[in-house]
Amino acid sequence: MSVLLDISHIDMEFPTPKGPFTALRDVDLKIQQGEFVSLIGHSGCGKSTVLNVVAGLYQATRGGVILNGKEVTEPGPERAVVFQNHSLLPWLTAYENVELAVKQVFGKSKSKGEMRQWIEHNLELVHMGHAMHKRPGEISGGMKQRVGIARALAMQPKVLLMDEPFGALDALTRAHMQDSLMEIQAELNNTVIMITHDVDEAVLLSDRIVMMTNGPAATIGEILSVDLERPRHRLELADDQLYNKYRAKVLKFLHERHSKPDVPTSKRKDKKAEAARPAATQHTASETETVDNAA
Ligand SMILES: Nc1ncnc2c1ncn2[C@@H]1O[C@H](COP(=O)(O)OP(=O)(O)OP(=O)(O)O)[C@@H](O)[C@H]1O
Repeated sequence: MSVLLDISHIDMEFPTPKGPFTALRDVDLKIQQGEFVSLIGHSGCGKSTVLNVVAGLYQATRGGVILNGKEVTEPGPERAVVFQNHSLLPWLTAYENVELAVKQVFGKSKSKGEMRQWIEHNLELVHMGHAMHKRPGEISGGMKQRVGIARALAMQPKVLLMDEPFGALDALTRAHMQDSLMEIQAELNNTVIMITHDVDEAVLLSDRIVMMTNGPAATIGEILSVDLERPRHRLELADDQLYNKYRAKVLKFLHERHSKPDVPTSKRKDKKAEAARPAATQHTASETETVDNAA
């Protein structure tokens, strides 16, 4: 398979009153068509910055992003973003919110009837067909997030960028959304980059988990390939040895980074203290472990 998205050696410096702040250093990642990649790392390490550079909202200080052979210099409909807080226009119905994006992308190429069919199709894909004429204020948080995803999918983006899309949802709704996303991805073969704080979510959904070091000057610490067969079912995976091995690997990475933020594991002197610390895998208190409570 060929590389669809090339995040090539990016550095990101932000100007601040105290001088330039280096958020990212040499982030280098090649993503193939149809891959599902998660970005995970401690709060403030630079995950959203990576996503914003790919979205074209930020320009990297060094390096760049190439999508399908073309450099990304500004936002574009081929890179749709889904945020944690849905960002729907409150005075428009679910249908009209999706319509706005569809008109922007297909206004010249699809007829009115074709656009209507396409909008309905995408709302049905996320199981929102029954509530498409409701406004955001009349539907639940999970439903709003579904509309946000339908809007992004309806743009037929080459890459779907998701910044903690399910972060604000309760556990049950979140599980439903994860299952829907897996179904949709199986059907459409979307290329997805998703930021998450949730280790189980990362392992369940991803082909690769990109683990970022702590900032400043954050970079990619390790990449874990998740070779679990699809379709994946959360209940079956709970007892799967390989699944639990992947989960433990991510937790271990996060624990080690948290105990000694900016020192690479190989250079640490306090290996004894490290060994005496409770193993990351002993955290079994909650079914879903997040980065912040993993530490
Ligand atoms: N526009 C900006 N100006 C200055 N500093 C910034 C700017 N945007 C981000 N930063 C800094 O860059 C670093 C990375 O921020 P970023 O939001 O990418 O982290 P994150 O990993 O997505 O965090 P979280 O998981 O908490 O959302 C942080 O130290 C942040 O304060």
